[in-house]
Amino acid sequence: MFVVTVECALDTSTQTFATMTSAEDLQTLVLTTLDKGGHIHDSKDLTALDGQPLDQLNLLGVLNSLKSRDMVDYDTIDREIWVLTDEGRDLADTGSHEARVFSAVPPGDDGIAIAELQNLLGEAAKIGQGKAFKNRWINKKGTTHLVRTVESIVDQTQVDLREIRDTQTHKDAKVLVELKKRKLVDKRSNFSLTIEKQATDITFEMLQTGEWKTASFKKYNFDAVGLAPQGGHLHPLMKVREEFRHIFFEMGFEEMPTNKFVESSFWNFDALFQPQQHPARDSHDTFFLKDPATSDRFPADLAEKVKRTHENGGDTTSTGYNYRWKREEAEKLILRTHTTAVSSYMLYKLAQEEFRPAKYFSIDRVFRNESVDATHLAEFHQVEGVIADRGLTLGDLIGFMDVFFKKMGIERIRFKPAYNPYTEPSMEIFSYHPGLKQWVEIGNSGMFRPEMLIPLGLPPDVRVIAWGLGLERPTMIKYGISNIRDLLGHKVNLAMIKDYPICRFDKKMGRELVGVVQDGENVVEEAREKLEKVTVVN
Ligand SMILES: N[C@@H](Cc1ccccc1)C(=O)O
Repeated sequence: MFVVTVECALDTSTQTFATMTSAEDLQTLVLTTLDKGGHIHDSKDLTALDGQPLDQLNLLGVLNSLKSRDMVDYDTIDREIWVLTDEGRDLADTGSHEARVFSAVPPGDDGIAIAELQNLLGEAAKIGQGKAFKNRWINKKGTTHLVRTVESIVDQTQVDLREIRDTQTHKDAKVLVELKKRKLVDKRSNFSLTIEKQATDITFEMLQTGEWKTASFKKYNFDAVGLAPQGGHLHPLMKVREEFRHIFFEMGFEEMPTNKFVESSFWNFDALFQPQQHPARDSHDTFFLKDPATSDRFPADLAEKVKRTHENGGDTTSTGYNYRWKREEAEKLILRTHTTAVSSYMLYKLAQEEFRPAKYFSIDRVFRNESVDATHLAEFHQVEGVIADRGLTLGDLIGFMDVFFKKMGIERIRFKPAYNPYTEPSMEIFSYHPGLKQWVEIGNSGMFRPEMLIPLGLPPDVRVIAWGLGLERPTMIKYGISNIRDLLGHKVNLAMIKDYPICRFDKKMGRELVGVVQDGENVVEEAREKLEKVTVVN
């Protein structure tokens, strides 16, 4: 236990000489001094770096703040002290009025004229005379003159004042009363502080030295609200992913395993009835692996069916693409260009058993060999949904899209016919952006072609509707991020994740700031009350 005693006089007039040290510096000073284990019995020993005494009131403020954080504790001991007034200080230095009067009276019988004494000493003459008479130091000669009655004197008043100046008290209480009457001293309230550092843990050293026996420990504060841990903030992209995941789970979807980024061209393209000469399979669009460059880990019987379908339509009514399908091309390993690579694999798995309706989704990373700019990166995330059942129609797809996007807060969507090698019909999905005052493309969808589903082994009357959209665009709109590189890639910083504004989709897909998460404190609540229907992720 380290103890330091600080004396603080509540006399601001004596504070003027003290240097103003910042509260922070004072705090450091107090704590480091306590840490060193040295004892400081007097605040005069606790000096600022420049060697100046500290402002005692400042010090008291700092001690209070440290105490409120349970870092130190202190007791105040009230005490009375006596201090000299300005006049008292003057007399302590130069002697009392009566002594000055005595000195002014010359030895011998002639003495000094009272009028002259008055001229010499001014104010002091009058007060001093009375005292000097009382002390029997002088006497009157006639009515006009003063003479000495003793040869020498002891200036007891000066002695007393000096004692009070140095010790802040006097052994004779009567002297104090008397000098106070003369307005030479004044009584002050004073207190001294005993500060001790509060230990929070028993340390090895404390056990070794036995200090634990006497140490003062910080009390448990069971009411304290814990500091929110800094870790565990979701990246904005992952927050929106969570929102999508919940929508899917709510609608009865199963999550597809999307944990591998590398796929064979087979699952990414061939199984999706994408011809081997398709431009998307070019190295300008797709990242091909060097080592290992190929994989033959796809079912041989399926590969045979896919080959026949590409070449001549196989078991379907299609004529196929009329080219020679090459297994080597299908074996090429790539970074998957879309999560539909996983959907084709999952539909193959589904077809292995007796058919049951299925709803699958995935949200994960895909890669395309694109030139990078403010809105494009070589990697991004896709949200993908797949529903397989008998009797599904394009109407189901449109109706489902409507419900799905409404759950995200997107009210108005439109479709435009499109082309995908693996869907027919295909539709691009547009949403009206009131800020941009235009329809923006938000996704792509369609009904998987029989040329894809029949080789996978699904019954001919099973229809599969599917759609995909990027995760980045809704996230950027929601969080007001204009450069995709702030969101993805290697520039992501933790501060951004921690303090990122929480926005919501407003009804028309506009962005609305709802709050900011700071230091684990959730300021969304307030805003949440104001907005009736808010989709907030935090
Ligand atoms: N795979 C498509 C999205 C999509 C998924 C499913 C069906 C139709 C389209 C894309 O990458 O854009």
